[in-house]
Amino acid sequence: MRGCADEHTPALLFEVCVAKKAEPNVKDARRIAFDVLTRVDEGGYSDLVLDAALEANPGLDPRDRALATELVYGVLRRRGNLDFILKAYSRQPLKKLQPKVLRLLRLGIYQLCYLDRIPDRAVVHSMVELARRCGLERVSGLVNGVLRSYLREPNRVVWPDPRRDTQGWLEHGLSLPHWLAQRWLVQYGAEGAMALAESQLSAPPVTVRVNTLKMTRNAFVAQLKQRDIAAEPTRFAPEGVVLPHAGDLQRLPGREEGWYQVQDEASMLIAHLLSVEPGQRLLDGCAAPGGKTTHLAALTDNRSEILALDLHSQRLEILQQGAKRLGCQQIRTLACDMTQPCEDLSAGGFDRVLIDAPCSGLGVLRRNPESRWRRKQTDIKVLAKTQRQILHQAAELVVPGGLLLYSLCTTTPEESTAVVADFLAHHPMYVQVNLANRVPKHWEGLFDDDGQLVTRTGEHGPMDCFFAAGFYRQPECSF
Ligand SMILES: C[S@@+](CC[C@H](N)C(=O)[O-])C[C@H]1O[C@@H](n2cnc3c(N)ncnc32)[C@H](O)[C@@H]1O
Repeated sequence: MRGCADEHTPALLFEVCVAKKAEPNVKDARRIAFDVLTRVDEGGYSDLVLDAALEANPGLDPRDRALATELVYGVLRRRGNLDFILKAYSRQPLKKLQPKVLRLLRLGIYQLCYLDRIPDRAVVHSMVELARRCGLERVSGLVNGVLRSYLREPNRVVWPDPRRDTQGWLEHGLSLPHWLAQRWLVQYGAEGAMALAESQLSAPPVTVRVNTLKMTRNAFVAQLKQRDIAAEPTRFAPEGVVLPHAGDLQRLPGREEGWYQVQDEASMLIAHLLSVEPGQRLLDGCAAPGGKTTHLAALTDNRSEILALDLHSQRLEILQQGAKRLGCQQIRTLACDMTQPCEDLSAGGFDRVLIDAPCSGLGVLRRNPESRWRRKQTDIKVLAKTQRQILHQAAELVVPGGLLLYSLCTTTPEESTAVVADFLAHHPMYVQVNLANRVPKHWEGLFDDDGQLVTRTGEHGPMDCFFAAGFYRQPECSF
């Protein structure tokens, strides 16, 4: 499941399909990682490109698949940190190196610094070989030299002191881009920023939502037990299950039967905040790929009509496939731009409207590791404007007495609290709802003083960083 920051554009989906066909050879893990990183540097999305590459190499040993995955995500997440190390060993400034040479060096230094299963000499040897196989024979000496010089003198790097130079540590130690390190430092203070940055460096746990249209969480966990698959219930979401061993996802029973949907726990909380009931008319305004739409169908036991809108029709196709697999029966999809009035929607017709808006995705950097380098500070203002426009359109679609829920997977005040304030200022028929009052008591710690959901990875367990605010449309006065 991808967070909201990166949408799969049609061009990219096409590119990935072409990539699948163009890779008939079985390759080793490092070569696959190198090729995937190349495509990501060209604009691809790591999860899509990696999936396509692994699919094109079905004969790959499971350990090699795991290594390729670790290399791709690890190098992308720690790029700032790896470059800081490499700077201490490369005679040439990194900016002057050819991108593919730098890619090789990042792959090599990542293995030496972060993977202890592979002997150092094997790493150096395999990277020199890889340079040759990638047609980079002439730089194999450079790769060999830099990696060996690290092995000879691993303590040459002078790290910023986290207490005296927290900004430097966030950038070079914890691999944040300069602007984001600055931002989180101001927003959360030194300790908070470091904790959040660290939480975004490791792989997220694999969490699935049990599809209650098909079975209960207990029944699903019992099925897993029979297969010796370890599983733990999520702390807050009543239908969530965490798999402590990520590799177990491949072994889960019932995928085609629609027993479960891979979904982060914070994302599962969103549908619950709408307090839906069977028979209500529901609108999901930014719905694809459909994690929350299908959850709403389950919460209403397929007894509510749900209209799922999205700007991208290709993404709605993914939603439809998911809905079919999960046995969701009353979902209708419609491609539409929610920043504009949509003629096909009857104004004021929905009891519940969810706007899970496109956002900067800074709360899910660990899932979309390339976005920490791709996302720009200037995007935030543009996204906030889109969010305000979408909410403005959504305001017209809620019945008096109905609820509008706005959610995001990011951390910026511009996209969260500032958009909420702007919405309330321009829509006097709405009042903000204290969402904490609508959920079980033990969820209390997930809300701020205004009753907005604010989850933080680490602080609230392993879930993603989400924000949600609710607005109640007051009944119209008849005088
Ligand atoms: C955060 S994602 C939604 C995730 C989805 N709710 C889920 O749980 O699977 C945001 C979605 O908004 C869509 N989107 C972006 N701009 C939009 C617009 N102007 N109108 C409608 N949808 C839009 C994107 O295509 C993307 O699918």
